[in-house]
Order: sequence, then structure tokens, then C-alpha cells
Amino acid sequence: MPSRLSDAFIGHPVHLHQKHLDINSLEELPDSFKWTQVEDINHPITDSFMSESVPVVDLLHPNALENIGQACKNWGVFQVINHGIPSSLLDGVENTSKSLFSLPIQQKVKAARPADGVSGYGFARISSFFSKLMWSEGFTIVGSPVEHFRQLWPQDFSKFCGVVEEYQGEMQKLAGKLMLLMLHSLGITKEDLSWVGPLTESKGGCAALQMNHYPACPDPDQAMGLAAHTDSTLFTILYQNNTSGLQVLKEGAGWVTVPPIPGALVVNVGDLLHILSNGLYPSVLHRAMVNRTKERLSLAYLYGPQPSVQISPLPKLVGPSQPPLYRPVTWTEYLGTKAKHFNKALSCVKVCAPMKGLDANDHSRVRVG
Ligand SMILES: C=C1C[C@]23C[C@@]1(O)CC[C@H]2[C@@]12CCC[C@@](C)(C(=O)O1)[C@H]2[C@@H]3C(=O)O
Ligand SMILES: O=C(O)CCC(=O)C(=O)O
Ligand SMILES: [Fe+2]
Repeated sequence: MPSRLSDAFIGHPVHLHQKHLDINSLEELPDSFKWTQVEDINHPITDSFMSESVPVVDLLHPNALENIGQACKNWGVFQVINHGIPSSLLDGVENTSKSLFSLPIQQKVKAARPADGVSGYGFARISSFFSKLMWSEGFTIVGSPVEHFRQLWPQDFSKFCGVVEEYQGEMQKLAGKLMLLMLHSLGITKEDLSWVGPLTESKGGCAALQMNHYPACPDPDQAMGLAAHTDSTLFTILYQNNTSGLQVLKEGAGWVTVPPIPGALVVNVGDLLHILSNGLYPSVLHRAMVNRTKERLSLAYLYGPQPSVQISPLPKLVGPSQPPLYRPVTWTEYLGTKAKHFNKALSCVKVCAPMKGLDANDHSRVRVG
């Protein structure tokens, strides 16, 4: 039966252990936001050594395809330049997000995300897996922003809707392009897939737009903006403003900061591409840290297939020596699994249960709080 993304969390409502405060007005970090396992937060960070840095891929470079393949395989993340999204549009959507989060809390909660829903204002869905609160607020948009924006800005919602709709359209086109490049880098062509055709056309895949806001924080060393997680997507295209905070976990190197490059977009591999590639392109564990003096904004375009399409390891990538590692799963079903099992979700759809302690892709082994 066809499903919608908005159905994913029916039966998986989010309930917090504690009341969420308006973090924009706090001058001290309350205990409920103090992440006590400081070694998990700060250790080890590679930036100071600058030994490894996240690859930057120029989409107009003749080696773009190869570079994307290498980055997906070795990092699960890269920054993309010359992607064709006008900087005026990036500025416009950043300003829209700034206006949204500057609204009084009483106004923002008018568009609150229901406990079992996808769209609206709220704290990160994954908050319920942690005893401590995260120093961030978010706004999720699936489909048209009109309904929620009318609640936020009864007078001038249409100008904000215009910007977001234009951004969704441009992101959809870019996502289609990147999807094809990633598949080509795996040796897959459009003809090999029944669902890739629609993905690269205007009606394309499906996506959620997540606006994240990390206000300046009085005690950033003890706070966590967004706890370590992988995205339940094919991949995510992230725009970050000029404040750093995003970190990715690189095997052998630890937490590596993804520095903001003006005009660049960060692309990270999600769990569905991990499944589709039969583990060749592993999803990347990432998190967002916060800053003492500067607020940070990010905009994640969480890209997936049509919600009821079954995703499983691509037939071309499996054979007698590479058996399929994951069972077929739809995006809606996977989001439900993530809502229930968080960083163990990928292991939950693994074909045969790995022996305890031997599964390199089991992100639940990383202590996250
Ligand atoms: C499609 C989605 C992926 C996401 C849950 C959501 O319904 C929309 C928000 C997404 C997000 C963004 C912040 C991190 C994350 C883990 C979360 O709590 O909400 C992701 C979810 C995900 O990728 O699983
Ligand atoms: O703010 C960031 O840099 C990360 C956001 C993120 O990981 C997400 O929205 O899924
Ligand atoms: Fe993420």
C-alpha cells in the first residue's frame, strides 16, 4: 500500500523526559543541557592537527564523478562547489530561516510539530534517546510550507513560502544530478533502475527540508547542538552559514570539522544509500557543536526515494561473493525503525545478525550521550 512520509511516525510519537525551555533566552546552561560525558563530546578532534580534511568536489571538474565515488567510499561526506544554486537563493533561504527562529517562542509553537508528525517546529526527533537536552531548535518542512508559514506569519507568509519553494525546486534538481553521479560512480546506469528515472525528473524523489538553529551558548564545552547520528536518507545536502559546528566521524581520525566554505554545500551519505550500495558507500556519523558568541544556522535537504519504494542492495552490486547485506525496506518503514531503534536501525535491517561487537557499521557502538 502506498505510504506517505508523514505516516512514518504514526505509532512512534516523540516524548521528552523533561520540559523543553526556550534556549534563546537563557544566560546560563541549565543542568538539563549539560552533557556530562565531556570526553565523548570533545575527544578526539582532528582539526587541530589538520591531518585530514573533508574532500571538496568541483561539479564542473572532469574528474567530478571519480572524486564523488572516492569521497563516498572513504568519507561518506564531501563539499560540493559549482553546483549551480545561486548564492542569492542561499542568502534568501538563510534569511527566511533567521526570521523564523527570531519569532517569539509563543508564535513558533503555533506551528509545533505534532508528537507523531513530520512537519513543524520543535526539538530534534532523536532527543528522546538522550537524558540531556540539545542546544538547538528545528523546523521541518515536507511538501508545501504554506500551512505552517501562515500560522507563523499571518500577514506576509507568501514571500517566505516563495523563497522556500524555489529552494526546494533547485535542491530537487541538484539531488537528481548527484543521485545519478553517485550511481554512475558505482557502475550503475539509469537503465538498471526502475525508480531512478522519476528521481532525476521534476517530480523526482521525496525530501524533507530541515532548518536547524543553534543559538550562541553560554557554555559550549558542555553542550551538544545535535547529537551524533546518521541520516535516514539516500543522502543529505546541507547548507551551513559561516559558523562552523558540523563534525563527521572519520575512522582512524576521530571527529573532523567540516569548515564552512562560502557558497559550498555539504553532501553526506545516508542509511538508504548505504543499503542501496550494499555497504560500499557507508553512511556517515555526524553531529553539530555550538559556539559561545555566534549563532549557527543550517539547512538540511534530506533526500530519499518515493516513500513506498522498496530500497535494497542493487542487483549489480551483489553476487556469490557479495551477498546482499540488507533486506528491502521502504523509506517510511526505515524512518519508523529509526524512531524506535535510533543508531541501531541499520543493524535492524541487516540480513543476518552480525556477531556481537563485529559489526563495523553498527553506529550504536559509538557512545553518544
Ligand atoms: C525525513 C526525516 C529525516 C529526519 C526525520 C525526518 O522526518 C525529518 C527530520 C530529519 C532529522 C533531522 C535532524 C537529525 C535527525 C536524525 C532527526 O531527528 O530529524 C533527522 C531524521 C533522520 O534522518 O532520521
Ligand atoms: O547543523 C548541522 O550541521 C547538521 C544538521 C544535521 O545533521 C541534520 O539536520 O540532519
Ligand atoms: Fe544529520
